[in-house]
Formats: sequence, structure tokens, C-alpha cells
Amino acid sequence: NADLAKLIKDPKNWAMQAGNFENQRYSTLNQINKSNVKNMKVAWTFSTGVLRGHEGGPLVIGGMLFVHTPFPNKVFAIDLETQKIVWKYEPKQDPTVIPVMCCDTVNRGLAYAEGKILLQQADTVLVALDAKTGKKLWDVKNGDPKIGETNTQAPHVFKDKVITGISGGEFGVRGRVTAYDLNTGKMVWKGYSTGPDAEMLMDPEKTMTWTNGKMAPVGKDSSLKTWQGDQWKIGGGSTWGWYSYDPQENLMYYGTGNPSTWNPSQRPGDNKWSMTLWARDVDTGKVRWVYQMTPHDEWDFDGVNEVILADIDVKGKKRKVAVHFDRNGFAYTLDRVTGELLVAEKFDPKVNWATHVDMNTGRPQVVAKYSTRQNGEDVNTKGICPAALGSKDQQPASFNPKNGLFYVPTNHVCMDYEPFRVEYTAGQPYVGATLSMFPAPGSHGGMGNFITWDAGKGKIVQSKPEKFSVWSGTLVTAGGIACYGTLEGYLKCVDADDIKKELFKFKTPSGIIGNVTTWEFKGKQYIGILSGIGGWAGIGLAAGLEKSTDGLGAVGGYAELANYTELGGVMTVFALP
Ligand SMILES: O=C(O)c1cc(C(=O)O)c2c(n1)C(=O)C(=O)c1cc(C(=O)O)[nH]c1-2
Repeated sequence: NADLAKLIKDPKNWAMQAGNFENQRYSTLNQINKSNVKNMKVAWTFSTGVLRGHEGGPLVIGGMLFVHTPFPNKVFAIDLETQKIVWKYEPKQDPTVIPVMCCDTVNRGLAYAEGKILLQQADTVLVALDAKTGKKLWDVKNGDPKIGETNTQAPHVFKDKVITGISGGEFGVRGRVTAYDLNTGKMVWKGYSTGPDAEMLMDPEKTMTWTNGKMAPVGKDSSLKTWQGDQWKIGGGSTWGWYSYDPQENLMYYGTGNPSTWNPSQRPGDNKWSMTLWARDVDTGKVRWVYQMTPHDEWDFDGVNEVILADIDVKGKKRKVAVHFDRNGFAYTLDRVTGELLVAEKFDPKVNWATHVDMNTGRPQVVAKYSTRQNGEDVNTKGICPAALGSKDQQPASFNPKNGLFYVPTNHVCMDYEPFRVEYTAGQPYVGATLSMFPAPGSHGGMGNFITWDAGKGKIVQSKPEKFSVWSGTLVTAGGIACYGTLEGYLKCVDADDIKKELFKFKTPSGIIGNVTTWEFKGKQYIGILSGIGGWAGIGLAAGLEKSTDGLGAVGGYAELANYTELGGVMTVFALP
């Protein structure tokens, strides 16, 4: 989209959730930098009036700031000069969607292009609003909450299309990505994660995947062959993450989620193409390549985490890569043009479910002891690392083109996993496993780390321990700072070249699961963060749950959070005095 491309080029704006098409969350602004960030003060704050988990962040376009909330998905347009609310929009949604949202009523934010604000509501309605007035221009229904389909992710605008996904892997939905016309809301294409080739928009001869050390066509019925009967129809592979776009290749990149149900014994086979990285042509939806990270998932290592595009050195050669930090604890570096697998290494030293990824087959080498199953009797597999919420969940990483490093918010949590038999009923949970989570044993005692990663070598460069998982998206800037939020509620900024050096710390009103953003207005740089505890890690507080296995096992793991924070959505904006 030319309008969006132009806005992105000007670092005064923050026109996309990730700041740019490459998903880098990098800003060239440098007024706030490593020598003065310690002086940063709160410039202004804004309460959203909504209590549950606040993910994503604001957009800033030409002096206006647009911010969203979790359900009921309010949108505010705020004048940066006066901080006056210029307009607000509150959709009418049936609250019965709330119980079919697996991991809190979160929303990961808005998109903007050509004078339109795009909102993806929880009830799956995708809306285009006039950015000047907040008036609705069009809307379209993207799914059906009655069968467990909801939406939490931000829509993405690539070229003249609004591209969106679907949530509901815990309800047996059939995952897909759908492209709508930016001007009319009319559907242009839809590509499923599972099923017949034609419905996935795969060409058996032209869609490629990593096979025996090279790229080869996926072949006919590549998904159908890996499921029993028509299980693929309720097979998950949802698409609720952050997408990226390479304008030169005209490809969009994203990952698909877990296969449904969580009981692996009920769905023999590789369950393709759940748990997969995808490259699709933006105009046609056709798939150029796929790579399945966790065949036949047994742990809910949902593969939706963002794919970051960068040009970096891999084994002495400059390559156009796609980098992905998966829930399964491995970080993957692929050639984003061809789909070749270049690097697959653990970015969390505690990962024990697999020893390594076989670089020839591309398959993880599973450790039998940490395999989960339910064959006749229920088996509780203990001490699996990471837990289902992964070494990293949806909290997006950032990339610093100045030093070629990735800044990754991570989890340090393990689990016991006990699958049980579950029947599919439309609109009812189709989970099929009981989980309990706990801090990774033998680590620094905390549940997370903020790390820097060399994606060419597949190595951690530095690791900064945190008390809880870092569930916030990170920002890195040309000022030489990297910033992230913590579940207790601190916004922290560290030296981008030595992340153990904490330069700034401020306790915001609630735990942070939002993403740090930055912009400039009237010659001044600002840093903004949404706080508001929730998401999967904060589900105990957000939904008032107490039993340790509730919240799909997260309540026990994060019980201590209640000693540090309480609910409430607030945006805090910082600047130098
Ligand atoms: O399978 C799905 O469709 C689905 C959806 C979502 C979501 O939409 O928030 C999450 C998950 N799975 C999930 O596995 C997960 O760990 C998770 C964490 C969060 C969050 O916002 O903190 N959402 C989700």
C-alpha cells in the first residue's frame, strides 16, 4: 500500500502495529537515547475505561493517535496537541463471544491505510472506520462465534487488501487467512490451513517445502494425507498472530496454530499444515512455500508467533531471511524467498521436549519421555519445558538493523500435560488436556528473560532475567535503546548494545502485555505503552480464576502476579522533560 509505505518511511508516525511491513518494531528516532533515557518523564496518560488484558499498541498518524481496547473493542482517536478525544467508536457485540475466547478478551490493535482505521472485533466482524470522523464505512463478518470462531489479532493492510485471520484452536475451528478489499470490504481470497489443496490455495507442484535437505514440491493432498478421516475440518491451525510483508516478493508471512484437539492420541498423523510457517502471494493467496515446525503437536506449541523479515549474514553470506521464535523453544531462520531452512536452534536453554531439529528433514527430534499421549489410560507427562504458552508467546520481538540482533521477550515456564478424551461439539471447548504450569526449575528463579539473539548463528547473545515472563512486545531504536514491559507493570529501557544495563524503569498502573511504540510530535519524541494485565499469562487476574489448573493451566503458574498488580487499561506516554 503506497499510502502506508509513505507513512512508514516518516518515523514521526507509527502507522502499523509493528512499525513497518517487516515486523521489525524498530524506529530511527534518536532524540531519546541511551544517555538521556534515564531522564524520561510521564507526559500524559489515558485510561481506556476497560479492565481486561490490553495487548497491541496505539497507531500515530499525522498528529492523531488511535488506540483500541479489549472487548468491547472501543476505539479512541486522540489529538496529540490537546489530548482531546476527537471521536470514539464502540461496536455493539454479543457478550456470549467472551466464553469462546481462549486466552482473555484481548485485541492486538488497529490497522490504518488511506484514511481508514481497520478494527477486527472479537465477534469476528471486521470494520473500516473513517479516520477523520470515526464513521463506519463498511463491515464484514469474518467468522462465526457460535462455532468457536473469534478474533483477537490486528488486521494487516498489504497493498489494497485487509488481511485477517481467525482464533479458535481450542474450539476446533478450521484456521484460515482471508483477504478483503480495502475500499469495499469484499472478500478477495481465502486460504485455509488444512484440507484440500484448492482450499489452501496450494499448487501441489509449485508450493514448496523443505524435504531431505532441499526444497521440493509438497505434492498432492499434502494436508489431507496427514489427518484421519475428516478431522482436518475441525483441525485448528488458527492464524491469530502478526503478519509481515515483503513488497519485492509480494509475499506475506505468518504462522498457523495448534492442531485441535490438544489430545494428540485423538488425531494421528502430522496434522498438516498446523504449526507451520507460510509464504503467500498477497494478490492471489497462492502459497509459495510452507515449513511445518512441530508435526503432530503434543504440547500446544501453537506456531502463530510473528515472522520478522531482515537481511542478515548467515554463515558468511548476506541473505534475505524470515526469522521466527516459536512457542516450541526453537528459533528458525529461513530464506524468505525460497523457504530454505537455514538455522533452527533453541533460544531457551531449558527446552527439553526435543534435542534438536534435524536439518535434513527439518523435523524436531522428540525426547520420548516428554511425549504426551492418552492411549486407553490417561497419562500425565511431567516436567515438559517449555509449557504450552511456549518459550515465547504472541509478545513480538524486534530487530535492530544497526547491529543485526533480535530483541526477544521470553518465558521460562514448564508444565505437566495430561491429555483426556474429548468429543467435538460445535462452540464448546475442544481442549482435551489438563495442564499445570510452573517456573522452569533450575533457572534464575524467575519466569522470563529478555534476550538478544543472533539469527545467523542461532545463538543467544545476552540474557536479562525477569521475575515473570516478558509478555510485552519490544521496541528498539536508533537511539541505542531497547524497551519492553513486564507483567508487574514496569516499562523498562535498556542499552541496546548491552541489555543487562537497565537505563530506565517506571511502574505503570497495571501489568504490561502491550507493545512499546514511539513517535514524534512537534519536534519531540514520545514512547507509549498500554498497560492492563491479562492475556493468557494474566488470565487468573483478568477473569477472576483461582483453581491452579484453570485458565488452561496458567492460573497456578502465574499465581504470584496478584502480589504485584491489578486490572485496568491505561496508556502511559513518556518524553524527555
Ligand atoms: O488457538 C487459538 O486460536 C488461540 C488463540 C489465542 C488468541 O486469540 O488470543 C491464543 C492462543 N490460541 C494461544 O494458544 C495462546 O497461547 C494465547 C495467548 C494469548 C494472549 O493474548 O496472551 N492468546 C492466545
